[in-house]
Amino acid sequence: MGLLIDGKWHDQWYDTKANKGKFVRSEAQFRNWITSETQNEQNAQSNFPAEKGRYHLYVSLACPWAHRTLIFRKLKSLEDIISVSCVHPDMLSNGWEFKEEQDFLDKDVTAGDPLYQSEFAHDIYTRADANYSGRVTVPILWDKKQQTIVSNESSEIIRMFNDAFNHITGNTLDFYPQERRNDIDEINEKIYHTVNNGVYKSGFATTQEAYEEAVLPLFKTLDDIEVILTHQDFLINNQITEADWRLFTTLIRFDAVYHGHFKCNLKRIIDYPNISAYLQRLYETKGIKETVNLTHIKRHYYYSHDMINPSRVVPLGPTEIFKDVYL
Ligand SMILES: N[C@@H](CCC(=O)N[C@@H](CS)C(=O)NCC(=O)O)C(=O)O
Repeated sequence: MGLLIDGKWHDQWYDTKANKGKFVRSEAQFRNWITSETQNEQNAQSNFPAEKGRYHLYVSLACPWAHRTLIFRKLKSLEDIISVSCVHPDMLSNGWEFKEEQDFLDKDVTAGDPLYQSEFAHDIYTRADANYSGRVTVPILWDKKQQTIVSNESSEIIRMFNDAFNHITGNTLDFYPQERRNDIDEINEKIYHTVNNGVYKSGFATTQEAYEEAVLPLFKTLDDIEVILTHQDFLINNQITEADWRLFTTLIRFDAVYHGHFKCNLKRIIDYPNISAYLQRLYETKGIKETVNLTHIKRHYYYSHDMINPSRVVPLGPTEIFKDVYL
């Protein structure tokens, strides 16, 4: 685990000392936008027009942020439009690595870097910007034509996938409908801070206070969601939106990883009947199962974060729910 400073790799863990034991996530730095032909007419010419075969997505199958983009690639029929490949689940002193190791091959996603045969994800960042300073995170949306990173911010990549390629795929499913945007933005904001990032703030905290400051609001939000789901199937009425998919990638990792490894153990997801049924509903949506790889997920967290789990032993459980995922 480390970061680039002026294009040079440095192996170092997150600095929580500077923030009283709190984990503070840094902002993604590549924030370009792919636009469709119609959007281009409205907004002048885009440097990143939607085109078949032009873009490549680098993901980790373990990472909840990258998982969002894989889900949208499926839901929006982009499999033949945007190529994809994944890093190895172990994120060690060189950060994310491209390794095609037999134990970690996935039948749905190519391993490694098919474009440049790079060794490390940081090679992709320095290819885009030789003097890049910052964390080397996945997902990375790459433009093969201009040989640069379009975006390394998952919340924006899924918005592009939601509508920029509709004229090519004919898939007009809309997970961010105009009339629901305020409600979606509002619930996203709460879930991002307390749940999606809340599990990390809890797990990476290095003081008791910082941990409690994260874990209590996390379970307060889960309690609130349990209530919301007593009278509706999804977060926003009965309509499935991006807010559900953003929550899904945290929920599916929760009992297997966050409950133990990140000390988010006031309850498990299985203890919430409505959230469990909701998770199952989302998991069984067409195409979604294939995006979930519990082997990568468990291995990544328990093996990579040796500050938290120095023995690197990966627990075998849980086995109670989603037997086809966990076993
Ligand atoms: N804001 C980014 C966050 C992505 C992110 O933090 N990814 C993690 C993997 S789960 C990562 O690559 N971390 C490496 C690091 O922080 O050095 C997004 O949502 O795309």
